[in-house]
Amino acid sequence: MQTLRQNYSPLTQASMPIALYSSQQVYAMEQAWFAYGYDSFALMQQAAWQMTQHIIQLDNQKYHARSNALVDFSTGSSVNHNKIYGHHCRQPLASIWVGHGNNGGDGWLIAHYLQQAGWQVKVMTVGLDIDSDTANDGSSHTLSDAIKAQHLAVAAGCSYQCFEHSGSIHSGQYSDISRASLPVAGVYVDAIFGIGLDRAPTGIYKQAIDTFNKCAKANAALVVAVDVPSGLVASTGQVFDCLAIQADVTLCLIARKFGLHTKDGMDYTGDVLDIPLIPHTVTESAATLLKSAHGLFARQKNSYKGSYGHVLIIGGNRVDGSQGMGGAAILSASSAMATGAGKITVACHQAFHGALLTSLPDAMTIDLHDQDSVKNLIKEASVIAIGMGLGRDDTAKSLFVCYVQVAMTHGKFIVIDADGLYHLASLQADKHELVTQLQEYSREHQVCLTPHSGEAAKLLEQDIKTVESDRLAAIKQCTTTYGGDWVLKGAGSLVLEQILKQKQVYVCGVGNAGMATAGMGDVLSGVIAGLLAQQDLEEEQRSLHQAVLIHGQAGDVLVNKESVAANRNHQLLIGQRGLQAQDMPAAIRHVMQLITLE
Ligand SMILES: NC(=O)C1=CN([C@@H]2O[C@H](COP(=O)(O)OP(=O)(O)OC[C@H]3O[C@@H](n4cnc5c(N)ncnc54)[C@H](OP(=O)(O)O)[C@@H]3O)[C@@H](O)[C@H]2O)[C@@H](O)CC1
Ligand SMILES: Nc1ncnc2c1ncn2[C@@H]1O[C@H](COP(=O)(O)OP(=O)(O)O)[C@@H](O)[C@H]1O
Repeated sequence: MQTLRQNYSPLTQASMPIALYSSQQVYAMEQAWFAYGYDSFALMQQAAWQMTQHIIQLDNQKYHARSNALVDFSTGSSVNHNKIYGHHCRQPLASIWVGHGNNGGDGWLIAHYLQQAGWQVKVMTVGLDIDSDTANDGSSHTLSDAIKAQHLAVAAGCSYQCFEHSGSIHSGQYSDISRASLPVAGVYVDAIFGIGLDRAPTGIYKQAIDTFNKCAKANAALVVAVDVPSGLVASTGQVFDCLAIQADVTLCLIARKFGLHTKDGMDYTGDVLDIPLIPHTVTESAATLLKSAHGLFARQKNSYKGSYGHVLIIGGNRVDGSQGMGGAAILSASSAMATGAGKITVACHQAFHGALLTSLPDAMTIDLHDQDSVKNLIKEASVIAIGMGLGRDDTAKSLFVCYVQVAMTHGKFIVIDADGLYHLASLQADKHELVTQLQEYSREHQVCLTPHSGEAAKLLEQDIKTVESDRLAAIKQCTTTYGGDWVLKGAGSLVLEQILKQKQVYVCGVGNAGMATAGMGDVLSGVIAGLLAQQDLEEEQRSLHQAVLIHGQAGDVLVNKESVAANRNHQLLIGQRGLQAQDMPAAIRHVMQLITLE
């Protein structure tokens, strides 16, 4: 029999898992390296040297790829490369913005090396009293690496100006931060903050980040961030007040930072290029980035529908004569079916049975409020997925408690989403026994819980901002409080599975903003339940992270993201705007086919 990871279709060849680390872990790696006796300034030089080579290469690529004109910020009119670089021999120009820490040190050295390579460089200092620093001629061993770097660059004639001292003139360069004198450059390098940023930039820093973005945009410049785009917290992915450097490329030093790949981070980092520099001495990473689902075995020839499990979707209620949420159950059921589950039954409000059978004739239906029948069906099912459109009234709450308890009595896999999570949060507040029962049950049985940040906030009795500011901490707290396996949904969804005994957090590196539409979470619950039902698959193949990856890849198929370009299926193409949850089942089927081993 074929083994896992023997590989697959082009869709899954895309990438290997990437370990992600917090800033503290990266500092620990640096310290371990220095403890071996290696010199910290030598490491900074090595980092800057390698980044310089990348910048030269990236600039060349961009220069050759781009024939369109740059925009002169002062006039708003177009200027071409010749005007900037000269007619005969192009002399590339870089504007390098440096802060007061080691990230700034990297920036100074990059300026120095670029200048050696024949570039024209202009350093912009931010939050740095450069005149007193350069006047300091103390012996070099007492100087910080950042100051050493600065001295080296200044001694080599790199021109600079201070962002906050508008009016100061150095090396005959710009005298003022005014519209007319903003640096004109093809490459903007951000070395204001790296992994040391731990709070909102204010004052001059805030202004500098904002100005950097505006200048770079006005110049149509290539923006390269050193290690981490300034403004982004490397450990969490948090950006304060939507203000961080908008990078085209982030040159990530030593180890991949967690914050580059979740929530805000994804909008600011651009492409991430690794510059490993030293061995990873921290063995346990904060998380692992995954970009492709595991390959699946082909089905056994001699099998029947019973071989692939029975999913019971419980949701789609109509509360107090309202319009109701039948669609949630339909989306979930059709997605479970698309993953290949053998049988689907939907326990929803009777009012929706007709609609359900019209859109999904393969499914069976049962009245959500007919408790005896639903309880009997739970016994037969392999998985229950509960909560999608279940409603939030007291009746729905008691149905939730009743059905989850029956599922636990019969040892079923349980998926809890949407209104189910709402009830769970309120049961926790009531100190209801179900919460402890579920926690104990989840030690031996798979229970998957799938909140977005708002639902997680309710479950943790926090506000959404707190959850968003540290999603890694939030998902860990969910696991501690409730047990079970968790997805914290959203861009760069996090997955924490206990059942795989690894206690590893996964970051989903697929999916797109087109999926930010109503019903996408219902689809995910269906994918999770559909995979869980298929006991012919191995544990990893039907895991929670596998479901999240299939869901994200299906979303990418619909918008033709690069990762699936090789498998372009034109009939499925939609694009991000207008993508609907109901488009997903067809794309899920497509992904399931692509990842199935021949
Ligand atoms: N060690 C090495 O040899 C190597 C290091 N490398 C490079 O070093 C970078 C890390 O350098 P770093 O630790 O000096 O921190 P950095 O990001 O420059 O920040 C400076 C200081 O700013 C402060 N601060 C924080 N937030 C703030 C805010 N909002 N507004 C104002 N201030 C704020 C905070 O200090 P605080 O004020 O809290 O005392 C912080 O310490 C790393 O990303 C990589 O590029 C590589 O060269 C490889 C070799
Ligand atoms: N910007 C995005 N990038 C990637 N995935 C996203 C994005 N926005 C939403 N998603 C995914 O779509 C799903 C939305 O779920 P949810 O918010 O529960 O929707 P609903 O409640 O409407 O069903 C989640 O799996 C989430 O991770």
